[in-house]
Amino acid sequence: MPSIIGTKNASETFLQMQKKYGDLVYLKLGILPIVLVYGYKNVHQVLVDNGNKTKFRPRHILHFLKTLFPGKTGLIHSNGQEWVDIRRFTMVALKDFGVGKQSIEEKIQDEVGLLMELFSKQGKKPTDCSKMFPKATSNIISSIIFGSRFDFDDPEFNNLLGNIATLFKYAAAFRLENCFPILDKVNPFNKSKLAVEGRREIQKYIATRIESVRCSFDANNIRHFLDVYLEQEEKPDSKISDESLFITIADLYIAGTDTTSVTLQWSMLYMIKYPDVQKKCRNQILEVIGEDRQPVVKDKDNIPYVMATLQEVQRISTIAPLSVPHVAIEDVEIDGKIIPRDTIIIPHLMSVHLDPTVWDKPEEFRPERFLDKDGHFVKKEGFSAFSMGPRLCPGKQLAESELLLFFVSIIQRFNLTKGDDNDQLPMTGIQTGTTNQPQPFKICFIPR
Ligand code: HEM
Repeated sequence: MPSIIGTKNASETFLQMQKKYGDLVYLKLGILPIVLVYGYKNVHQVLVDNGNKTKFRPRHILHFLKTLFPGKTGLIHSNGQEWVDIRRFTMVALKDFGVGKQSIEEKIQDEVGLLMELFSKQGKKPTDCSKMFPKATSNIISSIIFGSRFDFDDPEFNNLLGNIATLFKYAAAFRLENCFPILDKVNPFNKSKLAVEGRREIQKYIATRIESVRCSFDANNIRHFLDVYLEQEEKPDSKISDESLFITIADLYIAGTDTTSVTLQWSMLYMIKYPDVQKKCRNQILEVIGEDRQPVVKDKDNIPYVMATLQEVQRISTIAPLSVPHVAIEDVEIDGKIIPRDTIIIPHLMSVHLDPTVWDKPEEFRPERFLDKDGHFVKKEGFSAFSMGPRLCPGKQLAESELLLFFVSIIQRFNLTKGDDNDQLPMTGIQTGTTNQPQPFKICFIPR
């Protein structure tokens, strides 16, 4: 048990357990009954075939969630009718504010342009891009939520990003304080507390922004998510509560920042580790889009090798390797074995991406696996970066547009090289919380 709780790479530790104990592993960590579900077939059976019994979050079981959300829970952690209503509402609102439309594409392009300027300014200097990508991805979700972006140097913005990073770093079901809640009282300075504080700070900030737009609110001109909140306040008998919507705003802000930026960091790491793949991507981009035209989402249909590379990066890095915990509200039968109700389910998405029954030589980085014999891009059923079933990530379309436009623009404009010829570039990640992050590395953005 200590090896799980103190681990720097939880998904890897859990993979070792799969090798030892098989594709369904039960654990009792302190007070928590947990089942780890591995491989495409099992994860699909649990999240899709039994989605009606497993689409729930363990908010009544996890100490961390009980502390954070004594009342309503927003979107990520809610259950039942609250979740159905807020999820439907959010999907519609995301569309209203441009997701899947040209307006959001233009906002992404603007952020891409500013990030390119920042990279250009670095010259040939080795750079740590982990602090740059979150600024750009966060600004896109900021446009949807606040209707405006932040300057990259804005201290308030950097504070907000620091809180999001802390939350992602320390929020995990298997943290000691969730397994033994008494420890939360004994040691008030524990890491879970930092995650809780990080989340509270983000919510505090959103509350101040709501107050700042209140005086310019006009029900006939809804400009952004904060206006949706204010509109909601005026409908006391609506199905969606103010509190739930308020927490959802924070959910979107948090979920929409680090996930996409960590994926972009991995894509950079793979491009400097595999310069031949980088070259093939660039050749296709220059052939189809050229040197000067700004890429658009529609280009995806004509750059199959680039699309295959992006999918392969997402498969092999699996930035949310243990997804977000689910819970069974009824007994679930998987291959003759029972997952008892009230068991926390951890779907091991990384194991789905390494499943040898689905992927040929899964440990290898090989974009070609997403191409057919004629070089066309093919979607693969086993691809699960955004999870599967009723809780499938609602930000998938937005994230995919961002990944495409950032990645293509960077490869179009810069040659990417290692910070130093001797850098080893380890490809194993660090996962102490939700995301699997690359180990720190330096990269040079050399203008072409
Ligand atoms: C590459 C980027 C992203 C990845 C890999 C990713 C992955 C995931 C995963 C694995 C889940 C858990 C699904 C489950 O419980 O089974 C999730 C949930 C979620 N994601 Fe994303 N995500 C990404 C980007 C985004 C963005 C940009 C947004 C914001 C618009 C977002 C918003 C959410 C929300 C709100 C949930 C909770 C949904 C629910 O509980 O119903 N994600 N995501």
